[in-house]
Amino acid sequence: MSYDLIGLGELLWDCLPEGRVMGGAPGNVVFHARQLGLNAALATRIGDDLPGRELLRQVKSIGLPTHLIQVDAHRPTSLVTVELDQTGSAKYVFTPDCAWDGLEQSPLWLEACASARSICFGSLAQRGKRSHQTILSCLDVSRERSPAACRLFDINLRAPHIDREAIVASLRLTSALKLNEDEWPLLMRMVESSPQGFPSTTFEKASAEVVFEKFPDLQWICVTQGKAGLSLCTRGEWIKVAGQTIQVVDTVGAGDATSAGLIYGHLQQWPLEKTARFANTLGGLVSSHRGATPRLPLQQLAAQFEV
Ligand SMILES: Nc1ncnc2c1ncn2[C@@H]1O[C@H](COP(=O)(O)OP(=O)(O)O)[C@@H](O)[C@H]1O
Ligand SMILES: O=C(O)C[C@@H](O)[C@H](O)C(=O)COP(=O)(O)O
Repeated sequence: MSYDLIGLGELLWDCLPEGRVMGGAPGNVVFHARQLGLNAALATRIGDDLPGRELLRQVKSIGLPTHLIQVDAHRPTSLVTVELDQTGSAKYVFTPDCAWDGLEQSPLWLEACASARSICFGSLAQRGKRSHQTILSCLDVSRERSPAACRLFDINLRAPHIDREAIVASLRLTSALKLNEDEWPLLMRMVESSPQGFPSTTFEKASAEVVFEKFPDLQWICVTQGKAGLSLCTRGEWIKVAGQTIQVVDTVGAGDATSAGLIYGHLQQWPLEKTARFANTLGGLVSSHRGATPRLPLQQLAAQFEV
């Protein structure tokens, strides 16, 4: 079975002031991909505990397969404290050594990644060596066996869980990069050896070109800009989409919804401009709902973009 998308990394509970909601960046992307009708699966690890079993129930209820979800006998399921400011922007507090820190390379995972049309992954789950190595092996096999697959690195720099070496190693296996405007200058500092190397710290053609140059596999970069929308570029094309006017509930998972839109447009072979508008719409839509995984009629939305 060949998947449209494999999400590789964390699945967790976002503990919001009003209660907990399923989250975890790759889990969120896969959740929305499923709502879009894609054949998606999540390769993650939960604990052998009640929160883990509840996550499994949620995953099944949306129609996602569970056979790539590992169960850790010792580490607990991840519970993340989400602090929201007045604008609905989130800060996350992660506990150490949870189930997704123990992602284990398995023949099932390698097989799924080898044939998938796309893979999304981030940096948080790579905070520990074991999960980092597993993610790299999955990306390696994808690059070797499905060179044209989209390997989307949705960076998500969550201080202090940032490992420069892991990020640079991942970028070498990445074909699509997505991050927000605050992360872009941090990333540039990480990949550039000399401080004068980059022409600017804002996301613009000149700085994008330097990153393209350093990472030959990279085909496109998306930088999200919150209420200002997003920019999406390839080596030859540059698209800027303005943000929508929405009533923000919280921005938890806004970036992940954007990633799901980018992957969907890419797999549908939509023009870059249409993909950018669609991704921007998904980001805004999720920001106007509570948590990262609201149930939304995304196939209908996608159909509206088809006409
Ligand atoms: N306040 C907002 N108003 C309208 N759209 C928003 C708002 N916040 C986020 N979005 C949408 O969600 C996308 C991702 O949000 P952003 O905050 O940039 O990413 P992240 O959640 O990864 O930090 C934006 O590009 C935009 O499309
Ligand atoms: O996995 C994470 O990085 C944090 C999660 O707790 C959260 O669900 C999340 O992914 C939020 O992502 P974003 O708002 O789209 O950046």
